[in-house]
Amino acid sequence: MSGYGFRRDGGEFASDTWRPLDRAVHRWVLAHGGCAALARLAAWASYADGQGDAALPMDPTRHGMAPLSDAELAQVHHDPLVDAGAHDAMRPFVMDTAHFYLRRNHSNECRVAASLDARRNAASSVAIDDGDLDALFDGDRSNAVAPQRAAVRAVVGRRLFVLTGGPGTGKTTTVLRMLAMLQRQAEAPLSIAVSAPTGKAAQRLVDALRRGRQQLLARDLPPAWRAAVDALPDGDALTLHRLLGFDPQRNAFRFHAKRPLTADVVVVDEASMVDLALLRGLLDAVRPDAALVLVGDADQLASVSTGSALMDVVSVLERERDGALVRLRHSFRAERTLVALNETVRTGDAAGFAQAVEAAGERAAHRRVDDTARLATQLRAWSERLAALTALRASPAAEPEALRATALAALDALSQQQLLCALREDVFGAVATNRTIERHLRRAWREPERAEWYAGRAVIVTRNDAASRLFNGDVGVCLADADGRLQVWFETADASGARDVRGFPPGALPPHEPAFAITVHKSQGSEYAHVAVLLPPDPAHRILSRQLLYTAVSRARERVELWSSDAALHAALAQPVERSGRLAERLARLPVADAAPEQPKPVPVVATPRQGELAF
Ligand SMILES: Nc1ncnc2c1ncn2[C@@H]1O[C@H](COP(=O)(O)OP(=O)(O)OP(=O)(O)O)[C@@H](O)[C@H]1O
Repeated sequence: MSGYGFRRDGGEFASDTWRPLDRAVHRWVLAHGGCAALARLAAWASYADGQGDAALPMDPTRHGMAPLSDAELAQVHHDPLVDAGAHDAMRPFVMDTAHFYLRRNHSNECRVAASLDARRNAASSVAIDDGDLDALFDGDRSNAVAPQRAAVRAVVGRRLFVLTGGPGTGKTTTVLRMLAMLQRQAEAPLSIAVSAPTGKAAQRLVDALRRGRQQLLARDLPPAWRAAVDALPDGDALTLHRLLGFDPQRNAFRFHAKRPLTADVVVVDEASMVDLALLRGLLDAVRPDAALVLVGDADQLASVSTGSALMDVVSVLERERDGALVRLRHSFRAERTLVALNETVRTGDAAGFAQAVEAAGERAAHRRVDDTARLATQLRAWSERLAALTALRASPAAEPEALRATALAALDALSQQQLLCALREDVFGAVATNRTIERHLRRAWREPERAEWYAGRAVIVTRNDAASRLFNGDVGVCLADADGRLQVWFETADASGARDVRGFPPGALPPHEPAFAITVHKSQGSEYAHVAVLLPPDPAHRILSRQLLYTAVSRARERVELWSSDAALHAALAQPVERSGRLAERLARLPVADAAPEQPKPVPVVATPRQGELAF
């Protein structure tokens, strides 16, 4: 995947492979008496951590690092800075089963494995009558719904439960029913916390649960179920950092093993985005007797930071046929042809992908975009379609109901088509393609060439903002009222969970950027009717991976286009992201030594130290 080389003459230090941080690690080791081989290894481990690896394997090595000689390895093993079995937490590096770790990654990995294992073992079985579930599922006992029913049954009595599935497979629908079941089994009203790594995902989950609850209550439910659904609390949308009380001053969480959360049930959606350090913080903070429910699509992109925890946990539970896991496979939402296409991407089946595109007819296309001229052609056609969306240029009336309808129609129009870019920078990235699309739109809509704001402009918020209650990832559309006054409208939900809007003057928005093209990373958790996915044409580009492509194409509900070279498509399909680390191994057969947890203490949660600061 990378062509970087390990140069024994110390050339890595001068090359641009290592980040300044990796070089600082190298210098730190030498300054603290470490041997030269350790300094190089530590810098590579820092580099690997930046790539999402929890550990650097010695055989084979990663990222192009040449293997250490036996003599060098022996030196590293005996270096006082390395813990190679001494269990001395003061040593900043760990060599464990031919994997070299920065101390904090090793500590997080061991702790996460031990906590998950303890939670797995704490399960007790409770018999649930299948007939009783009929009320929650409208009597539906079809194959499509069977795994949802299984999940609702299996969650009872567990301290850890994992629900995974692709988009539209009913994860949220099932979570609501699992909560109702847990409430039904409880003697008193449960304290339930629902959370997600991002504010937008948390808000989406809370809104969907609220809507689902109203729908369930509108049914003719038996009294016992009605009481259980009624008793479910109407929780706030909390990011995981807020739930755990992240204190940026101390870089630690307020809630931890000695001061756990009060919640009886903690649900975490979009769990694929949770990195190792955050998962450790979560596991420390959830009471041992509380139920932790992790929900997400294990095949999507992993966290932007260290580890691929959900993927690792799912792989082990699935292999061991553990009842703590249910995978939902049936999509209730997407077009069947697109579900088949997504599956070929998920499994990296290049021939199958070509056939699925063919079979999907109008619903899927692979457009060969391997240079900037072809990209320009696609962007022009794409912009023309956007420009034709009249809802984006409608003027909201002053009357609240009409205003709401106009703004929602504009937001709906926007979610009809979305360009997703693998890259942010570069001519094939989101920033440049947004610029091109905006240029086309201004021209088509006869707006001044330099106008920053104009009716129809779409923006995405880039930072959570408590004051405006806008979250990183929220998308808004700018509309002009009858007097030409511009307001940017965002979707929200009213107290009953019904769709509503909120408007802001453009100058009052938190940090934001244009949203006609967004990165695939930003699109996680969202879906659109028609998606175009733009990959960089160079097959050697490191961004290309199967998970990236799967995340991107699975955002489409009705239609998907891939804009890429053949080579880039094949490279992405052939390249599953496999993050190095031993979490799955530890979970599968946890050695007793690792199960003895360290003393709980505030955990540094910033996975990658900032420049100039060394924390291993
Ligand atoms: N058992 C079911 N019977 C009928 N429709 C269902 C069922 N489960 C889910 N659905 C419908 O499928 C759609 C997707 O469900 P839901 O939002 O729960 O899925 P999800 O996996 O959470 O989706 P996302 O990809 O947004 O995370 C919804 O419209 C929902 O009403």
